[in-house]
Amino acid sequence: MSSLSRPGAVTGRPASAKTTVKDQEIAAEQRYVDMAYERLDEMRADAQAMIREGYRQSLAGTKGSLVDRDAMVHQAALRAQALDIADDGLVFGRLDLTGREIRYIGRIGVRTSEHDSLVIDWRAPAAEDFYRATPEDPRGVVRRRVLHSRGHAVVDLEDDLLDPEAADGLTIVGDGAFLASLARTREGAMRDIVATIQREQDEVIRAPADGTVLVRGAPGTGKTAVALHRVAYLLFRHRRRFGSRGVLIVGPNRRFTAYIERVLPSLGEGSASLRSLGDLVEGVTATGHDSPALARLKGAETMVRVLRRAVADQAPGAPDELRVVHRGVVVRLDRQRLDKLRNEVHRRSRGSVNAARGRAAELLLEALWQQYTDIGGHEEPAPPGQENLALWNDLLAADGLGELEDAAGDGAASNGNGNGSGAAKKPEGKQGEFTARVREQRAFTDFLMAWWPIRRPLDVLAALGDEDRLRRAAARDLDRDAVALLAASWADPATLSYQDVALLDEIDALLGSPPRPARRKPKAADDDPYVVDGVNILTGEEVADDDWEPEMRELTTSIERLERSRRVDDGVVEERPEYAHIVVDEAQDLSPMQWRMLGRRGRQASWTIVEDPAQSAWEDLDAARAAMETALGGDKPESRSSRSRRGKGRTRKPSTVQRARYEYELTTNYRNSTEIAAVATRVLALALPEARPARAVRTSGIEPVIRAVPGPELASAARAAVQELLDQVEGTIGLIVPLPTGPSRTGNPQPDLFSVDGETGTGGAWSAADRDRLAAGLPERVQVLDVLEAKGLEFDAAVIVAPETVAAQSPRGLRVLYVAVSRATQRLTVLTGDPQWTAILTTG
Ligand SMILES: Nc1ncnc2c1ncn2[C@@H]1O[C@H](COP(=O)(O)OP(=O)(O)OP(=O)(O)O)[C@@H](O)[C@H]1O
Repeated sequence: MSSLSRPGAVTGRPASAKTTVKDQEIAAEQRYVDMAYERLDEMRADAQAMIREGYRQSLAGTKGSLVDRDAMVHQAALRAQALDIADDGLVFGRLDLTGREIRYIGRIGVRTSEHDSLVIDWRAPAAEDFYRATPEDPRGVVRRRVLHSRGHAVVDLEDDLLDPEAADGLTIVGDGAFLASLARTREGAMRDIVATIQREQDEVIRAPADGTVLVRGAPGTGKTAVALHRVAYLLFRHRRRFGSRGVLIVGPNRRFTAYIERVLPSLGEGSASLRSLGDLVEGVTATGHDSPALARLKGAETMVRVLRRAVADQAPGAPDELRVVHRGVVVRLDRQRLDKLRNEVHRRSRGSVNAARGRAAELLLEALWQQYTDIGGHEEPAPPGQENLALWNDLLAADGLGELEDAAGDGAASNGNGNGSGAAKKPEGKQGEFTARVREQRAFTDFLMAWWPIRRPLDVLAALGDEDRLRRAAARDLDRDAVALLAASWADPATLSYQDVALLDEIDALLGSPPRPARRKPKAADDDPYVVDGVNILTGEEVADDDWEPEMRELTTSIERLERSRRVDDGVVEERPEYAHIVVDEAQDLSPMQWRMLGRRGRQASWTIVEDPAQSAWEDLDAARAAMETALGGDKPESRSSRSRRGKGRTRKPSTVQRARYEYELTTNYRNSTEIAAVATRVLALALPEARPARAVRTSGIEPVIRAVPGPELASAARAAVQELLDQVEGTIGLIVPLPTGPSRTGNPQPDLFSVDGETGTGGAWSAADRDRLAAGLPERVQVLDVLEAKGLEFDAAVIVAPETVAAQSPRGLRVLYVAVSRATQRLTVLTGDPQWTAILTTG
């Protein structure tokens, strides 16, 4: 720890006409900060030298030195990257402790060349007191000082005196810069809060890394900010565990992920994957919201049963008859027999549909042989058989079955009792000859590819756009209206909704991967009857005609490993990744199907779940909760809320049997002024009377504007309100409108959407085109968005259009409205066509 001489003044009064005590304090801190930056420059130079040295070593050229070089260059590059982020606001805090110890806190740790600490990384244990100390529990801190900087320059200071008894000549300066910083202009992207993290937030950030951390809090309490800082903390403290297996952060939509994407890089952490619920499945992007009724259907766990039946149904275009000729005898399998066989394959292969093509081939051949013997074809003289044992073994291995035994030890097949799985009957004698011949026939291989195609999730979903097919899959799980509504939404596969993505993932899990080629060297294409035009029709793999064996290839250097993980990120390697930690933001909106999708990505993960049930658009919270518990690994809640008690005992120790669960509640609203928070509280009282609002800490003196406007004039009133606000605030403005109504994706009117008759004067039937017209010509700092798109975002000013429509659009409309009215930091304008709503929002 450093021990600099301290400034001696004890008050904030001016020391002279020109130089205040604060100026002197700033100058003293600037000297320290300059010293830290000088050292940072040296560390940067060291990192660059290490990179150069790494490349120099590579000239030696041996494999060992190549790996050494690689590791060295990689480490040095990471270091250089981390040092770069500290260029802005390297030092932001100072603690003066009892015993005259001083600690400077910053974005990264900086040490002198003698390894003395100049700046402590904010995530290190020694920095914890900076965030946790309070006047009631000073933890040895006498004074906490926040340094506000612009680039390398310290521009302001703010002190908290935590232990007046021990102040002993320490200067205290500051004038509420923290509160002032909350009112700052928003620039459209979230910023880190590393200098001003509050105690209750810090407890979440540093919560244990195992199990599940569940964070609740009203709008603006910093849930998102805290979750992101927790990721930076976990990656810093448990780099090996979370850095290698990865951290996934899931947000509701792309606007939201774009809004928060700069926070982690500004904290020096670029390695976490940030995805919206529409981007979680490789190769698919969804940006559309379903109507509330449609979302309810698609999100319910009933869909698991429906999709299971859908993948077990005959593929579209599958032939109804198989016909082959053997030794002049025509052998047929009709539709009925084929349906039975298909069910049999599904029954035996337990759901992994794409991997079961080999088994399908096997059962077809068996059935054909049966048919052949039934019509007496087997009375023909037996040719030499059994020569295809190896080929069968490939086929079975591809399906995950054991190998056929070579009972005679000379390559001949056994009599069918030797297979460990007992699932496959082995062809022998005449049957062996029959199957070998039939399998080579083009009629058979063409049939197999069409009858058991390797299916893609999108194809399966699109096929459910056919009402008859969907009705078969739905059985009794969906009524007629539900089938019609769902089929209409899938008839045009060009547009996918957020809920569709979870369904695609479910289908993907049911389909499984196509079978991989056997681990041995692939057969030459010429020998393999399942190779058609260079493609193995069982596996879908191209058959290489050289000796290249993929399993021999190893990734030897970290550059190669990095390259591979990058390729996975780019979607080049299409595998469903699993993560070591998953952060779910706005978790109150997840449907059971979306929880299942996340669960598949975090089977071994620890979790941070961030939610506010009062903002939930999802109706059946109990079903969602049950699905969440399953996704998390069957945890039951373990500990109580931390809200009522400060300080010690905020979490209860988890039992050893269940996975740990830590629950927190954040209670201070840092976003809204008290005036705007009052309007939000009135809506909350209607939406969820038992919910407790958070405490807003900043009063602006600016009352929200609640204006009654006749329905037809809403659009022009909205534009006028935006023009007014453009003069009043410097930063972002959100123009928040009801969910779009009007034609659905299929071009038909959406029968399930609330639509207001313009003549009643309540207005608010907004089509996507209306919205575009509204946005035309507005400057970039104005965003026009619907209420669901506004989730998690914030603006300097917000205009809410037609709250009465928002409230009526779905059973959870009031909660959605609560989201909308809690987005603004400085100014709020609400335009309503319903006088009742003017009263509700003004006086409650
Ligand atoms: N300790 C803090 N210091 C400074 N700003 C803070 C602090 N905590 C939160 N904020 C700011 O308050 C605003 C709201 O934070 P955030 O978006 O994380 O809240 P939230 O609880 O996720 O809200 P919502 O439920 O509406 O999504 C952000 O601008 C954030 O930077």
